[in-house]
Amino acid sequence: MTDLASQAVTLDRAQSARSVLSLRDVSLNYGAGIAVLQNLSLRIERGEFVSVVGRSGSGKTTVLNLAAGFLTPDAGQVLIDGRRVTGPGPERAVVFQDDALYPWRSVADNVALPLKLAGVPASERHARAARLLEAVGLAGEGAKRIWQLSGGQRQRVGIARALAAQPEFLLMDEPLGALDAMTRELMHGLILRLWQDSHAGAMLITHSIEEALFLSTRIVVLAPGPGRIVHEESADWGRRFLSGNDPRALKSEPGFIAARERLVDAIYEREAA
Ligand SMILES: Nc1ncnc2c1ncn2[C@@H]1O[C@H](COP(=O)(O)OP(=O)(O)OP(=O)(O)O)[C@@H](O)[C@H]1O
Repeated sequence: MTDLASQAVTLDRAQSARSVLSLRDVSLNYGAGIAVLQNLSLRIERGEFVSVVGRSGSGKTTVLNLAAGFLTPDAGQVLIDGRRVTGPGPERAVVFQDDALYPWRSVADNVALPLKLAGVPASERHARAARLLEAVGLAGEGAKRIWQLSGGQRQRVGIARALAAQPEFLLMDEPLGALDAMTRELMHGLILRLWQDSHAGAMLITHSIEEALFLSTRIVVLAPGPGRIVHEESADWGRRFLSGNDPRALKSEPGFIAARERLVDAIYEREAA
C-alpha cells in the first residue's frame, strides 16, 4: 500500500494553517418541538480524530449532519475557523455506511467524481484517482464497476472518493458498520494511515466502543433526551499503532480495558438511573 504523503496527492490544504470545525451551543428539534440536541458544543482541530459514541437515538448522526452542513441548527452555530457554516463545502468530506457510490460507473470514475465537479482537468483527475486507489489498496481495480467489488472494497472506494476532494475534515458515519470483524480491523489500519497522511481532522460515528478507542485521539459520549455530551476521553492507541505497536497488544493493555469500561459506564449510566 502506498503512503499518501509520498505521493503528489499530498494536499495543498494539508500545508495550510490549523483549522478548527466547531459546533457551538447547538440545539436542534427536527421541527417536532422535542429537542434532539441541546446546547451541544464540540470542537475538532485538524490532526485530531474524534469519535462520537452513544446509545441509539442519542443524536450522533445529527451531530455529524450539522458538522457536514446538511442540517442547520435551530440555535447556536457551526463554524470553521470562526466562519459560519451555511451548507456542505469542499473542505468537509462525508463517508456513509451505505457507500453512496454510483454502481454503474467505474471505480476510478467514482473516486474522480468530486474532482470532475470541481473542474479538475481529465488527465489530472485520472492520475489522482489512480494514486488514491493505490493508497487504499485498490491499485489496478479502477476499471471495474462498483457492483463487482466486495463490501470492504466499496468502503475503500468511498474513503478514496472522500479524500479526492482534499478535505480538511473527514466526517464518517458508521463507515465500517456493515463489514465483518476481520475486514473491519484491516480498515482500521487503513483509516489511521490515511488520516495521518492527509493531516485531516476526523469525526467518526460508531457503535463500536473498541473501534472508537482504538482509532481516536478523543472520544465523546452523547446521552439522549436531549442529546448532549456527558463524558470525554483522550486516547493515543491509534497513534501508537501508527508508530509500530501491535494492535492486539494495544487492545489488551489495562489502560485500554479501563477506558473501555469508563465509556460503557458513561453510555449506559442514565439507563440504569
Ligand atoms: N429526519 C428526522 N426527523 C425527525 N426526527 C429525526 C430525524 N432524524 C433523526 N430523528 C430523531 O432524532 C433523534 C436522534 O437521531 P440520530 O439519528 O441523530 O441518532 P443516532 O445516535 O445517530 O442513532 P443511531 O445510533 O440509531 O443511528 C432520534 O430520536 C431520531 O428519531
